[in-house]
Amino acid sequence: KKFARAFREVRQLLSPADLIPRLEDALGKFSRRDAAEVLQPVRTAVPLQKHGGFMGLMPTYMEKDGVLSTKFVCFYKREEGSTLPAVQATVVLLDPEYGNVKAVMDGEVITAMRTAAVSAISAKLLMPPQAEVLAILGTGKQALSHCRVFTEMFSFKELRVWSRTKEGAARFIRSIDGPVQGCSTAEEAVRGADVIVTVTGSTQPVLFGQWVKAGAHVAAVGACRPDWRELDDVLMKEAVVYADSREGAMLESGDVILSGAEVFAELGDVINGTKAAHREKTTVFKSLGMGVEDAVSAQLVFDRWKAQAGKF
Ligand SMILES: NC(=O)C1=CN([C@@H]2O[C@H](COP(=O)(O)OP(=O)(O)OC[C@H]3O[C@@H](n4cnc5c(N)ncnc54)[C@H](O)[C@@H]3O)[C@@H](O)[C@H]2O)C=CC1
Ligand SMILES: O=C(O)C1=NCCCC1
Repeated sequence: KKFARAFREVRQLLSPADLIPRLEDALGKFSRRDAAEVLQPVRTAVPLQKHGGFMGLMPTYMEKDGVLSTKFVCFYKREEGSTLPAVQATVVLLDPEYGNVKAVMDGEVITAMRTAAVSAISAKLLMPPQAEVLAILGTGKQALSHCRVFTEMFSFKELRVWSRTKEGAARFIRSIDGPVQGCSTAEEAVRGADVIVTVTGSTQPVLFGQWVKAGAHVAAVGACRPDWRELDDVLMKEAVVYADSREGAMLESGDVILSGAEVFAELGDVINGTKAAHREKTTVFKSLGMGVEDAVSAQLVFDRWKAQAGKF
């Protein structure tokens, strides 16, 4: 009950429209590598061998903004048919001057919304002009949040979705408002698509370069371990690759490490105007998730919560 209430409370206080400008600002600050703006080491991942998962610790300090936070996130490789969540998270906000805890909040909504919002930022910067077709591979929590944020931010003419199971696709289609085409193969979903979002728990490629239209934009959100893949070598080598964090991608992304692809730029570099947005080319945004995204999201929730109830 307590967790359900925490989940609802965060969901009521957070919206993509308010979050996106804060995330753009945070991504830009992160890429400037100014220690007074953002201190955010690459996530520490502790293997939970017996349970097929990892606990990630994601501390962040934004000195100028007075924000100190950490997220604890456990993520698992779940077998097909498992009803257990793949990701569970909690965000802690602290007072940087005294070190006391200011708030402990549910991290599920924050993780779902900020990840989708950052993918939407990547699409805004990198997708081809007049993009009409969006394809989503995977039908879990991130698929739903990506669908909601992308349809709120853009006007695609066609939305396609693929799941490895019929039940997954049917559940997804039931959960969203508006038309969506369920596809029986990943290839059918992505052929001709202008924007492709991969949000699966797969550890092997589910998206192959030979299916991807030249000039399309791919937001690759799953495969967050060095030996996990969602994209094949052909796509990784043909595309211009962007990441949230260059260091993160070099340490955590199997798609980057095992393909040998070069990370051309961070999203923050494009936001800062120091690297080009190659909209005319096929682009991949490799998302791994960053503490600074959680920090600004949690601060927004906290500010709203205080203001709403006239607290303190
Ligand atoms: N980049 C980031 O910031 C974040 C990344 N993630 C990652 O995104 C992915 C999705 O997360 P959630 O939606 O929370 O998980 P979820 O468990 O709710 O959904 C996972 C989806 O992937 C599908 N799937 C699992 N194994 C598959 C396989 N072998 N082939 C094809 N499809 C498969 C499932 O059927 C389901 O549709 C995970 O890999 C997770 O680690 C999650 C949160 C943040
Ligand atoms: O940033 C996050 O939060 C996550 N990233 C990759 C794996 C699951 C959670």
